[in-house]
Amino acid sequence: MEDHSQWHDPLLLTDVSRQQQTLILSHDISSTNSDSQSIEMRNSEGTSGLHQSLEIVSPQLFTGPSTGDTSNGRSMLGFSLIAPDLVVCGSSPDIPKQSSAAERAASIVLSLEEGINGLEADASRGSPDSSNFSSFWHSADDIYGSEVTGGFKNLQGDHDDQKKQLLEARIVIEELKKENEFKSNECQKALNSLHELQSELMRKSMHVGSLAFAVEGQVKEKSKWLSSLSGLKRQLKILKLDQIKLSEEALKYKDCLGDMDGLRSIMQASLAEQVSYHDELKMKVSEGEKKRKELYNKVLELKGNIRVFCRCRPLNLEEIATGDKAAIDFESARDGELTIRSNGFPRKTFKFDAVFGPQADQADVFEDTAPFATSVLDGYNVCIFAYGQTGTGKTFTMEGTKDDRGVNYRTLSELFHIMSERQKIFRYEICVSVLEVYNEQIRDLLASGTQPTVASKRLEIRQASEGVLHVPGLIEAHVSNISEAWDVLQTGSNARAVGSTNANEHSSRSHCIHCVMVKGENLLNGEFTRSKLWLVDLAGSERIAKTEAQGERLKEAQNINRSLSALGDVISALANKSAYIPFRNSKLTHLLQDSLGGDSKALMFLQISPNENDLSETICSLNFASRVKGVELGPAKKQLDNTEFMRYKQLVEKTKQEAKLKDLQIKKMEETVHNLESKVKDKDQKNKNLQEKVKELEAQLLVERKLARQHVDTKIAEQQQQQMRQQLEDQNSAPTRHPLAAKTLGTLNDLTSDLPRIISDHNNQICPSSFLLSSEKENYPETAELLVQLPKRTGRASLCPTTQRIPIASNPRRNSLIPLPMTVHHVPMLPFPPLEDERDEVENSLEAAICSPISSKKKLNSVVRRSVQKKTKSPFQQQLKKGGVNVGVDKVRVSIGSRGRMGQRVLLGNARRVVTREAKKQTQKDKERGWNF
Ligand SMILES: Nc1ncnc2c1ncn2[C@@H]1O[C@H](COP(=O)(O)OP(=O)(O)OP(=O)(O)O)[C@@H](O)[C@H]1O
Repeated sequence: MEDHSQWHDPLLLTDVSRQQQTLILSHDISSTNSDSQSIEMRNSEGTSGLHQSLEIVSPQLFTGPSTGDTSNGRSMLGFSLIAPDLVVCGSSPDIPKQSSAAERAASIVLSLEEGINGLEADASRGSPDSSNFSSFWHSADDIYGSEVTGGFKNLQGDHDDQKKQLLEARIVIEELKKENEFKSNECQKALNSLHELQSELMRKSMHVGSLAFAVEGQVKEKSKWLSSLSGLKRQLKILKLDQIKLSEEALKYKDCLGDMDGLRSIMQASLAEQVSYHDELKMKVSEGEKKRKELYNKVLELKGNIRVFCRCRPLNLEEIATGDKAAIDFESARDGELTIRSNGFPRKTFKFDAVFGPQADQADVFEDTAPFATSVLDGYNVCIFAYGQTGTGKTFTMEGTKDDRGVNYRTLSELFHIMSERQKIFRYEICVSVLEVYNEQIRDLLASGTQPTVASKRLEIRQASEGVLHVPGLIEAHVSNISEAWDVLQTGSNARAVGSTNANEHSSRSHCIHCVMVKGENLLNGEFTRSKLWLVDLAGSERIAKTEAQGERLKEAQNINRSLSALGDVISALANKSAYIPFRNSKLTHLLQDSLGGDSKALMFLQISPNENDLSETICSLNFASRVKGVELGPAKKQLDNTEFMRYKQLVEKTKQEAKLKDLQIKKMEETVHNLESKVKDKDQKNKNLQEKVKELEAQLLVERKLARQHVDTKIAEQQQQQMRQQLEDQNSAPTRHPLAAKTLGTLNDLTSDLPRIISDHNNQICPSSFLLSSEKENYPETAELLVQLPKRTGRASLCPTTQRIPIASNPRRNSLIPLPMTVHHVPMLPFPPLEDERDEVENSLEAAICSPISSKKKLNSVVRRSVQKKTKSPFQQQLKKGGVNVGVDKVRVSIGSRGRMGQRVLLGNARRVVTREAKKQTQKDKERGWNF
C-alpha cells in the first residue's frame, strides 16, 4: 500500500547554511492541533540523512467554493516554515474540506493519497437524495409551524435558485474549467518552463550563494590564517625562548643522565639485591612453613592424634548433566579448611590436617602420606583408612586406577624404596595379607582363589600377647619387591565383594584390609622390630531409603552401617577417654584395635561428595571426622621384637660369664706361672746348691774310691800274701804243689761273689768290683788293661803293691739319690738339673692334686695317677719316677698332714700304691721299648 504521508508533489527547500537542497516528502497533519505540525525532511538524494523537524507556523486551510448541493469543497493548506537559512520554494496541494477535525484529517489523508484529483472523487460521490428533504420539511412543519416552514420554504426557493445559478455557474465553471484546463496546461507548460528557469535560476543562485559563501568562507579563513599566523609567530618566539631554555635543560638533563646511569646501576644492583632478598625470604617463609608443619606433626605425633585428611571428589558427569551444584567451597577457606555453602551462603567451616579439593591428584594426596611409610620401617604400627559415604571415592583414593595409582601402591612403593636406601644398615622382611570383613565375617582374600576350602573357613581374631592381635590361619605372602607385593594385593582386591547400587556402580560391599608385616633388623646395634601397616578401604555408609537396597544388598548395607556405627562408638569412647572402649562390638573395630587402641600412628581419609543433594550425609561425615581428629591415642611405641632380643641377651650373658671364667682361669694360670717361676728360681737355686753338693760328693767319692781301692789293694795283697804263705806251707808239707804262677786270678764274677765276704771281713768296708773296675778304668786305664789281660782262673794276682791296711771309715749317711757304688747295674749318669726339674714337677703336680679340694679316695687316686702318668713318659722320667716315688709320697704326706690320722694313712697308702703301680707300669713299658736300666 502506498504511504499516505507522502506528498505527490514534493516541496523543494534549500538550506543555505549547508548549501544543500532539501525535499519535503511528507508531513503529518492528522493532529487536531493544527498550530504545530511536523514535517519530515529528506535530502535531495532521497535517502535518510538529514532529518530536521520544521515548525509550521499558523497553518491555514483555504476552502474552495461549494457548488450546488455539495457541501464538500476543496481546501488548500497554507503555511510558512521557520527554519534558519531556509528558502521555501514550493506550496502544498489542495486538501478537501471536512466538517470535523477527524474527518478533515481523513480527507487530508485522502487528499494526500489522491492529490489534486480528489475533487473528481467528491463529484462522483453525488448529491444527497431529494426525497429525504421533503420528508424533512413535513416533519419540520409539524414541529416548528408554518411561519417558520414558510421562511424555510422561501429560503428553499432561494436555495433552488441558487442551485440553478450554481448549475449555470457550474456549466460556466465547466467551460471555464476546460478553458482553465487549457490555460492551466499552457500555464503548466509555462510553469514548467518557469520551473525549469526557476530551478536553473535556483541552481545558479545556489551556485552564486555557494560561491559567495565560499568566498566569505575564504575570507574568513584568510583572516583566521592571518590571526593564526601572528599567533604562530608569537608562539615561535616563545618556542625559541623555550628552545633556549630546553637546550639549557637538555644539557642539564645530559648531566643528569650520567647521574641517572649511575643511579640506575645502583638501583639495579639494589633491585637485584632486593629480588634475591625477596627470594630468600620466600624460601625462608616456605621453609618456616615446612618446619611449622613438621613441628605441628610432631606435636600431633607426641599427642598421638589420629591424623585426618579430607578429600572431596569432583562432580561426576551424571551430576553435571542433571545440573547439580557443588556445596563445598575450597577457595575462600584457608589452608586445611573447607566451607559448607547452603543456598549460596557459607554455613560452616571445618578444619583438618589437610584438605584436598576436586583438583587434587593422587600424587598431591600421597605427598602428605609418605612419612607414614618411613614410620613403618622405623618400627611403628601404622593404620591408614578411608571413610565416607558410598560413592565418594574411598576405593579411588586407596586403590586408584591403573594409570593413577592410589595410596596403597604408593605407600608400598615408598617402603621398598626406603628399604633399598637403608640396605647397608637394616635388613627387612615383608609379608602381606589381604582380608575382608563381609557381613560380620572375616574372609582371607588370598586363600579364596587358590584354596577355596580355606577361604570358606571362618577366621577368628586371637590375642597373641598383650596388645597384639592376630588372625590364626591367615595367609601371609612373603614379598621382596613392589611388583610381587602389588600382585598379591591385587589378587586380594579382585576377590573382594563388590556390587552395584543406586549410588555407585561398583560399590564395595565389605571392609577390605591389607596388612603388611615388616620385620626389621638393625645391623649396627642388633635391634629387632616387628611392625604392621594396615591399609583399610572401608565400605561406604549409605542411606538405605536413598539407595533403595533390597535383598542381599540390603543385608550388606545393614551390616556395613552397623560396623561403621560401632566404629563411631569406639571413636567417641576414645575421644572422651572412656575407661571402656567397645572394640569387640564388631569384627571391624576388633581388627583395628591394634591400630586405634594406641601404640600406633593412624591416618583417616575422609571422603566427601561436593553435591548439594548429599549435603546432609557430607555434614554427618565431616562431624564424625572432626571427632576422630580430636582423639588422642598417646605417642606411638616402637615395636621391638623381644624374642630375638632376649635370645641375644642370653647369649651375651653366657658369653660374659664365659669370659669371666676365662679371666679367672687366666688369672689363676698367671698366678701358677708366677708361682712356677718363683719355684723355678728356687729350684735353680736348689740345683745350684745340689750341684755344689754333688761336686763335693764327687770329690768325697773320689777320696772314698781311692780309699776303697787302696783297701782293696791291701786286701788283695794280704790275700795274696796269705795264699803265698799258704802255698809255701803247703809246699813245705806236700811234695807236689802247683807253681804259684800257674794259678789263675779268677774271673771278675768270682771276685764279685767274694765281695760280700770281703766286705764283712773288712769291718763292713765296701769294695765293689764293678765300681773298682769302672773306677779303675776311669782312673787307671793302664790298670784296666792289665785287668783285661789277666788270665782266666789264675790263682791270685796283685795289681798293686802291697800296702798297709787302711781302716775304712763307716759308710756316711745317704743323703742323695745318686746310685750307690755297690749297684751292679750300670746306671747312666744323667745330668742332674733336668732330673731335679722333672721330679719337682711331679712333686708339684702331686702337691696340686693333694691340695685341691678332693676328699674322696677315688678322686685322689685318679689325680695322682694322672700326675704320675703325665710325668713318667720317657726313660729319663722313668728314672725320675723311681727316685720320685718317695718324694711324691712325702709330699702327699706333707699336704694331707692336716687330715685325721686314719685319713692320712689311707690317703698316704693309697698315694704310695698308686705311685708304685704307675712306676711299675712305666717300667714295664720301658722294657717293652727296650729301655733297660
Ligand atoms: N578424586 C576423584 N577424581 C576423579 N574421580 C573420582 C574421584 N573420587 C572418586 N571418583 C570416581 O567416583 C566413583 C566412585 O568412587 P569409589 O568407587 O572409589 O567410591 P567409594 O567411596 O569407594 O564407594 P563405595 O563405598 O560404594 O565403594 C568412581 O568412578 C571414581 O572413579
